[in-house]
Parts: sequence; structure tokens; C-alpha cells
Amino acid sequence: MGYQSVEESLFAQSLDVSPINGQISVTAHQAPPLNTLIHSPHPSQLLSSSHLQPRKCTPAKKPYSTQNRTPLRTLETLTPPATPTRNTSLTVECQVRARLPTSTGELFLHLYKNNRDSKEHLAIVFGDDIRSKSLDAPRPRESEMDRIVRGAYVGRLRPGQKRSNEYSGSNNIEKGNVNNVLNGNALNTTNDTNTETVLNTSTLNTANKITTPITNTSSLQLCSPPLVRIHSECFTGETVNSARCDCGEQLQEAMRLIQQEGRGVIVYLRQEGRGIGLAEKLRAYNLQDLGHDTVTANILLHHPPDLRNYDIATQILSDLGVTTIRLLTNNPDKIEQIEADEIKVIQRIPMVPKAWREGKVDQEKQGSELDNYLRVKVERMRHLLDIPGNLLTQESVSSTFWRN
Ligand SMILES: Nc1nc2c(ncn2[C@@H]2O[C@H](COP(=O)(O)OP(=O)(O)OP(=O)(O)O)[C@@H](O)[C@H]2O)c(=O)[nH]1
Repeated sequence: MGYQSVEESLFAQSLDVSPINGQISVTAHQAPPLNTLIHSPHPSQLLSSSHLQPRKCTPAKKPYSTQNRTPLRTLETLTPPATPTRNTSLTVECQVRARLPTSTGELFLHLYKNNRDSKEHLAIVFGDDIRSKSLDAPRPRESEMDRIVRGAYVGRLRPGQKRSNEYSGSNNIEKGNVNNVLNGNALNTTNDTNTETVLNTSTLNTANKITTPITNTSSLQLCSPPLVRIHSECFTGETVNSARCDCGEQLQEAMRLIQQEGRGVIVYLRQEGRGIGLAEKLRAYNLQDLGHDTVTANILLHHPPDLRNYDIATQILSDLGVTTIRLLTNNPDKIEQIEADEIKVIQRIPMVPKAWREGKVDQEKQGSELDNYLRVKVERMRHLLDIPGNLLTQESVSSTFWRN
């Protein structure tokens, strides 16, 4: 990830951010507190904004001026959770599964626990034939009712049901396959033809893993590896409809596309703010309001541009028996990381934001915060998206800012 300006590299000088095995590795070297950085003469001389002019700074006992500010990042907390030898000790287990009817169809929400963090990562599963091995595996001393309550039942529950393997309702699992499911074997609909496709395409590089429009045919549903989205939590975009990013739209679109096919998975990872958490993301928003882009704002807060990793997602997919996939993403880093974990991505399906679908942006909305956010993803985070023609003629926000 290249630094874009002298100031950015100065702020980041306490960090080495370099990719190792597709992972970003971060090492801190005595990172000075943020207030020192903001008030230190050199970077601030480069700033036009009066908000960041140097002012007298007496050494404070606390590293931050705000009482509630979390302490400055230390070496330990700056290091991303993943290590180059990933996955050896990571395990995930589906704790509970439940059916959710939605306005556009039905899904099964799977809640996972893992031995690395205490977050409730989720798999949103469409289609009855995708089953969690860890959920279906029998547990010591559990009763039939225990199995039902944690969601390890087959078919649909009905009032008064007493057994977890009583087949009921209409779904894709034939009666004869119930035993398969109960034995922990997720049903495999991949046929030989498909395997061939996988072998033939496995040498494609990430950028070339493109893309055919999704067609809604029943043969596709039966033969194709499932459509998958690995989505990172975004409270602002998904819950309060922030227009700073396209996260809410992406989640909705992924649900629509997968529901249209009738089969697939959204792994919903609790790595808010590209892994820095909501509080830090909100601080980053304030820096963005001062004119910094998303990457620079992270660096100013002593974070790497993207702190996420996807090994919990790959473990969840493996648990669901979904190891060959068609992935909804524009992010090549995501593809590289999950392929390193032995998930085969045979097709990348781009997620083109609505605002950019026509190849040019509505003149009135041009230059919006969303445009800037998307543009930075393309220009600084390698995202595989075409910038609309009329935006290409504009300078990006960050370069304009630094020029002033
Ligand atoms: N630090 C930070 N995180 C943000 C910001 N805006 C959105 N996010 C987070 O970014 C994550 C989504 O990442 P994106 O880069 O938009 O998309 P992606 O998942 O990498 O790529 P796609 O698969 O193509 O969608 C979510 O965790 C959001 O909370 C921001 O301004 N700063």
C-alpha cells in the first residue's frame, strides 16, 4: 500500500505496513501519540486546514486529550491477528442455526463461535442442502430436544415435533438423503463436469477471474459451485444507511442474487471498519471530513489501511462443505487470502455499485462522499472496478487536498 503524500508517510513512519503472504503485516516502532503527530510542526505545515494548525502542546500524562480515548496502539495491538502460519490452531463451531423468513424468501442464520475471538460471526445460508458439519455432529449427552433447539434438525420444524430427524416440509433434501445429513455429510451437488471447470480455471489469476452475468437457470443451481459473499460488518452503512460507503447496498445485493439462485452463503464477519472497530472508524470519519481519504485516515490513527483477514470465513465455508465457490467481490486481496486457505474461487462476480452502473455518474451527485470512497478503493486498494468516465477527469479528493 503506497503512501500518497509526505504527510502520510510522516504519520505512518512509525509503521511498517507490508504484505507478507498476502497478509498485511504491521510493525510498530515507538509510534508517537496522535496528538503529538497532529501538533508536530512538520506535517501540520503541509496542511491548509485551520483545524490542524500547530498549537502549543504541553506534554500530557495521557497520550490522548480526550478522557475516554482508548490508549495509543501498542506493538501487540497493532499486529493483525493472523500470522503467516494461519489456520493451524483456528477452529470454528456452529453454535446455533435458525430459520428466518424474509420478504424475499427464506434463509438459515448460522451463528459461529471460534477459539480466536469472542465475536459472533455468522453464515447466512440459502438452500437446504448446505449443512454445517459442526452443527450436525452429535454432542455428548444431548437429547433430541437439545438438537432441535440448537437447530440441528432436518427439514422444517412443526409444532409438537419431538425428533430432530423427522422430515417435514418442502425442501431440497430428499428423504433418502436425511441420513447423509445426520451423518455430518453436507450434500454435494458438484458433478464431474464441474470439477473439470474448476481444474481448468484454477490457473487464472485473481484479476482474470471474471465474470459472467448471473443467470437464473435450474441447471446452474444444480451444477454450479455456490455463490458466496464474504461480507465485513458495517454498522453505519447497513443499519443507519450511511452514504459514505456502499456496504449496505452490497449486502442487500448479495442477498438478492443468492436468493435468486436459491442457493449460496453470505459469511458475515464481525470485522467492523476493515477490522479497526466502530469507534476507530468514527474517528476516521472525522479525519475524512478534514479532507483525508479512507486509507490515510486509517494510517493517521496508526492502523494499516486494512486490518482484516478471512481465515474465520474460510473455516466457516469449509464447515459448510463449501470449498469451491463463485465469489461476489471487487477485492483481489480477499480472493488471494481465501485461496491461500484452500478455498477455490472459480469465478469472481463483480459488485458494481448502483451509482456507477451506467459508466458515468449523475452530474448532480458527482463528487459525492460515496464516489470518493469507491474511487479510493480502486486507486489505493486495488479494487477491480471501472471508475466512471466523468469521474476520471476529476482529481481524487486526496490529491486535491494535498495540493491546496
Ligand atoms: N476504516 C474504515 N472502514 C470502513 C470505512 N467505510 C467502510 N468501512 C468498512 O469497510 C468494510 C467493507 O470493506 P470494503 O473495502 O468496502 O469492501 P470489501 O469487503 O473489501 O470488498 P468487496 O468484497 O468488493 O465489497 C466494512 O467493515 C466497513 O465497516 C471507512 O471509511 N474507514
